[in-house]
Amino acid sequence: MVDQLESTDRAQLTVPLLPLPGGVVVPGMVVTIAVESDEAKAAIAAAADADDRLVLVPKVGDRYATVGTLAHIDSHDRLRGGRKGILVRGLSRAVIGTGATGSGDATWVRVDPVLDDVDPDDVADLTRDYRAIITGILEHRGAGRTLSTAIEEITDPGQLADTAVYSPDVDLAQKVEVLETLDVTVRLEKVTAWAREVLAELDVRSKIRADVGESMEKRQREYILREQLKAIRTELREMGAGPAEDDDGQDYRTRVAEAALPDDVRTFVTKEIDRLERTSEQSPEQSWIRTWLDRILELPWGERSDDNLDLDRARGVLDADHTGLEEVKDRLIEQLAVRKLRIERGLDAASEPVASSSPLADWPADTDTDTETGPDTPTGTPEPGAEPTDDNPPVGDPVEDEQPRGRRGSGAILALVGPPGVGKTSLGESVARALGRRFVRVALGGVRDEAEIRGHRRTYVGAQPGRIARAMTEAGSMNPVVLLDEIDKVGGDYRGDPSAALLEVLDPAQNHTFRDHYLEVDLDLSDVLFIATANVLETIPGPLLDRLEVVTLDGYTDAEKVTIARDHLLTRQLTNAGLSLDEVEITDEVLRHVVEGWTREAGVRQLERQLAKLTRKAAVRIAAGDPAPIVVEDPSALLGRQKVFREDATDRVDVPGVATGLAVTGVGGDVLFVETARLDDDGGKGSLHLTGQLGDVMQESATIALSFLRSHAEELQLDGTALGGRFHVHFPAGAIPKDGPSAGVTMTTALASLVTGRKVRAGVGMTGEVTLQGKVLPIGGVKQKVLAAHRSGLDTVLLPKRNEADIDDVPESVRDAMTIHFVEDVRDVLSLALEPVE
Ligand SMILES: Nc1ncnc2c1ncn2[C@@H]1O[C@H](COP(=O)(O)OP(=O)(O)OP(=O)(O)O)[C@@H](O)[C@H]1O
Repeated sequence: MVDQLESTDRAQLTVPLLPLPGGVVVPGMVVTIAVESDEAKAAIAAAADADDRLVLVPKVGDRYATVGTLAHIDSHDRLRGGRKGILVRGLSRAVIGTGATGSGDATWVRVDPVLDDVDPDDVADLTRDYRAIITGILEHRGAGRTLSTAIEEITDPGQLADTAVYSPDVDLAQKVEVLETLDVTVRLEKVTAWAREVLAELDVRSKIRADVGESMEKRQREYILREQLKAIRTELREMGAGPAEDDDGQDYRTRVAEAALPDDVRTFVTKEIDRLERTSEQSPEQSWIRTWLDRILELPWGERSDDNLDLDRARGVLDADHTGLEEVKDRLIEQLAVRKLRIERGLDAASEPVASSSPLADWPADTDTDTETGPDTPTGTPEPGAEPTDDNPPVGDPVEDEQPRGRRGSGAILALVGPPGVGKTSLGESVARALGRRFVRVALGGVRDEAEIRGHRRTYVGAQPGRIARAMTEAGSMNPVVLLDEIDKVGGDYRGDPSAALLEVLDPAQNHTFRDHYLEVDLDLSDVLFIATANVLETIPGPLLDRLEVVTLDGYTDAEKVTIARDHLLTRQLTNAGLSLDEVEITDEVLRHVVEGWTREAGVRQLERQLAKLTRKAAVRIAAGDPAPIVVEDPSALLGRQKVFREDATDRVDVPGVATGLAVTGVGGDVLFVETARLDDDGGKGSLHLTGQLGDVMQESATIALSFLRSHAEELQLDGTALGGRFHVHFPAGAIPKDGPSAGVTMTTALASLVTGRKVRAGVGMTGEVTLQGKVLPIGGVKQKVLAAHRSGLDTVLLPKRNEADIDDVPESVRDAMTIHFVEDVRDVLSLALEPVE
């Protein structure tokens, strides 16, 4: 192998080897090397026998580089301190070959000199990049022009790459790599990559330095300016000239002067501005006070919209927005009429300026609830957080008080109660529109904390005003329509009772001085038109319910839904889908099919969603080139398979032991199937196993049902032995908690059906509470239940006799379509509901 090399490479030389432990010499480099070790001395002495040439081989760790630099000793020097040195010039790279023998003690090696071999044009891009990067680095380093000019002047690509060994960013191992990389292109690529990293890092560093520098500078400048400002102010004060205030404070003073604040609020706010100016800028209190001032000034003080009390117009707006709901609209119009009359007769002071102080001093205030708002305080605002004290006694007798309570006591608060999607929220919006007032909605669902309503005290971290005050800000006027949504879903816990705060909000005797804990000033809410909504009455806290005038919205019949869809929902959804009204054709009959086959609800929310889907699909078709109008004949083509099958109700009762009950759930009326089974004989005791998440009252009514049947077995001609077994009673939709006594008749019927083997007639739904004697007592939610029965395809309904009057609420079309029996005794239920003995 060695022989072969010798024969092919004539230029092979044998030269002494000088190890270089700390550096790399590249071709073209001229450098002085100190000669200290014996090895070096021997190598230099031996070089005389090789035309003053030797090979410099760098050493990294224990390893010698595989490539060295063939160098020529230009002169022998004496270095400082008398040491010997040589001045060498790098000639070329040399691949180190095998050891050889030679003169003196030196190590002789065979080397293959290698010259760079590249066409500069082939690496033009690389060289340009590398130059640019290096120039960038040198600029960052603040190196003088000379260095970059020197780099510019190197035209040979290999040499250019070799300059890397001069760089402080390249370590010894990398320098050796430069030397060992014989291929110029590869060498250039390597050094470019390294340099690029260095440049990127320098860029980031300098950006950070610049940013830091800037903010430091700004802070210093600010500090100096502030100090100067202080000095100027002091000087001015000493000269007796203004202004002495902080600019900030001045700014707030201007805003306060411009805002229509009630007098007491103004006094209080001014005090706070004084405090702001006294507070040191470093203190966190500054920002608290500022935030507080901003919140106060954001409130729409003195802003009110003029009521439009034209009743015909109002009715027109309500009618335009909502189909049907005549009774509810009548009630709303009545309220507006009362309001109008009171104003016309001067009983209300709607036209007087809104101020929370003076005019109220004449009225006795009612302080029977636990609030901090004492009687009106014409002399200014009580200290923040003042509790009611004995010096602050209630005036007048709250119970006997026959005086009008508030200034604008315009009657009770309307509460719209009904299942989801029947239009409660949108009615509220309509009322606002009819009156020409702003509208805001306050969602109360899940509010557990009094502070949510009334705000946190200012000392509390992250404190903010409560929802009522925020709603006023949002409304931008002091007389908006505020919809208190889901008032049945507020609950109290250890954090206080939100309903107590709501009581105060809704009480005309108190709400002209509603005090938010955060704001600490009185807010006059007496001009606000509050409307509450709820899904169910039962969970509205009692005292709150007392203040409400309940109007129920029980849901719609299928025919009503079709009209609503036609008049409102379809138009809206077509517009949403970017279609014009004539681009989709759908008959009432098909709409009805959608209602029946794809929705199951008391309201129209699912219906609206289905219509949205339908119009979207139609829009896709039109966009894809189908000719308009799209005629909808079979909704399943657009909505997918039918989801709701109403024959359900008749199928389910096809075996003895199952009866159909009517119930009111959170989503409106619904039918429930009571299933019963006899498990085993329990020795004549007659016991019950109940499933389906039944509440206490429901469990008791199951016991009553069984006891009634057992105690009247003989009279009812029931098999007494069969009744002595263990029964399982289940209410399907097992995951939904249910309670209430109104399933009494249904359970009695199901059990009677089971023990007699007589099936319950298909199409019969029932509701009513049962006593141990078998009396049927009245229940609630008649309209919702009858509508649900109708919706589910039942044709006969059994209701308690004492609910007879409620049936008037049910639309005539539904009444006509169904047979309704009123029953006083559960025996009548059994004879009407059970099929005859086979
Ligand atoms: N009688 C109606 N006429 C026209 N549109 C109606 C009618 N009833 C309901 N809608 C529409 O149905 C949608 C749902 O109504 P809304 O959101 O007001 O229901 P809600 O009773 O407030 O329900 P929730 O209790 O869930 O808040 C709204 O788009 C509303 O405009």
